[in-house]
Amino acid sequence: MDSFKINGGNRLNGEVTISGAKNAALPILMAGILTDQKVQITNVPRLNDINTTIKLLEQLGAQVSWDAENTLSITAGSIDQHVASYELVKTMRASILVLGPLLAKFGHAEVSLPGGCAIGARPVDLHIQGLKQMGATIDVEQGYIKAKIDGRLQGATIFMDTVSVTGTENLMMAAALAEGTTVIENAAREPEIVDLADFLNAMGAKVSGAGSDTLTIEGVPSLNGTQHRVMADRIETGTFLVAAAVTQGHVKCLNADPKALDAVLSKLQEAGANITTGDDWIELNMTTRPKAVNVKTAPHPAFPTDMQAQFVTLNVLAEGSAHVTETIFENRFMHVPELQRMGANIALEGNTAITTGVTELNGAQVMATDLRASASLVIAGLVASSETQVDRIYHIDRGYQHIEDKLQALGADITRVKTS
Ligand SMILES: CC(=O)N[C@H]1[C@@H](OP(=O)(O)OP(=O)(O)OC[C@H]2O[C@@H](n3ccc(=O)[nH]c3=O)[C@H](O)[C@@H]2O)O[C@H](CO)[C@@H](O)[C@@H]1O
Ligand SMILES: C=C(OP(=O)(O)O)C(=O)O
Repeated sequence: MDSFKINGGNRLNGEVTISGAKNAALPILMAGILTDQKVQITNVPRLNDINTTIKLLEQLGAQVSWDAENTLSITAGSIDQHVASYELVKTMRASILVLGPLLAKFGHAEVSLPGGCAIGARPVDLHIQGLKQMGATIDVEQGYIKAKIDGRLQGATIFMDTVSVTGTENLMMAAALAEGTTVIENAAREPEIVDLADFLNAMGAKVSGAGSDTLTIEGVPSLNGTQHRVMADRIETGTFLVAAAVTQGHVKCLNADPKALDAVLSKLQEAGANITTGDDWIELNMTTRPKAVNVKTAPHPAFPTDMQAQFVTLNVLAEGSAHVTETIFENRFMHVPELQRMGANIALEGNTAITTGVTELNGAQVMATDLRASASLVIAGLVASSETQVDRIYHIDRGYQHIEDKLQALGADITRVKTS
């Protein structure tokens, strides 16, 4: 298991190119299952989660190849298996995204229940419920969701009790090939939903309303191959901007999308950052110690839960006290005890972390527990007074392409230590 060694104290300075979004690429690759023809996806980030997705698609029988560093082609016409095994699903919860496409295309899917993870229980009942409303028969047996339908899924009006990103995506993909019209109410509005809808429409689907809370999908009998460029990763962008802010640095994120980051940019400005944007770049310049900012996570367009841990790190180093409230996942504060070991002053009260800024963190050996918690520890290491070792960085490799190379290029002293 690899670790990062970080010697803190360097101001980040320069330009960083943002990769394609993990959370857009994953559903888009799974949507490739919906057509027999070749789809070619560009701006695919090189991540462990993408490798897991490729493995899953190949196990199903699809042909997958890298045409260039970030360009992936999928031909799913050869799929002859319909099972996503526990072995793969346990390493990547987003494997659940094969359920809708497999069922819609082949009338049959078996997907291991993902179970909980470090950040919460994360049930998938809304995925199952929605597909049942579209006529599927679904049983959960021996840890597997076993779904089938005779003929095509049927369009339905589905109200989602809770806003779910992958739930909305699974149902949208299934509805694309259903007979009749599906309406998804209380749908997720995340930019990744819009990217998936754009991809589906390029394949010949009829999806409207993406980005609003009501999606309408007129089912079509078949979809065609196409090309698509994955949107920029807004969470990677936000992570680099926070890293720049806490090191009082000056960083320009290229290939970034400011429109997808309104809530995060406004909190960074409130913290004292000077931010300028163009169509596809965001520049942050921080000349003072950040001011602490209150944050409350909620579905898009509110503040994203995937940026919560990074803002806890910003606040523990900022001037003043702040409340960070997590409303999406019940256990997403695993970074708090690790940051406390580095000298952070944080009190946890229910789903709120109350921070009182300190002027310095001390390096320590800390453990990454999930993807964004890992990012928050790396950021803390960038400013700590002595060496920080972040263990279990396989979590960070799920979601950040070459993060240490990108940070080094900005002036950080960070190295990967390979351990067996
Ligand atoms: C691959 C991907 O895109 N992952 C993102 C996706 O995860 P994911 O799609 O898994 O998260 P959801 O939006 O589904 O979860 C939101 C909330 O709904 C609950 N819920 C969800 C489904 C369900 O059937 N029943 C239910 O109760 C969850 O437990 C959670 O409390 O959105 C999250 C919330 O923005 C992000 O943190 C993840 O990075
Ligand atoms: C929670 C995340 O991802 P996943 O849903 O894949 O676990 C994330 O990207 O922060």
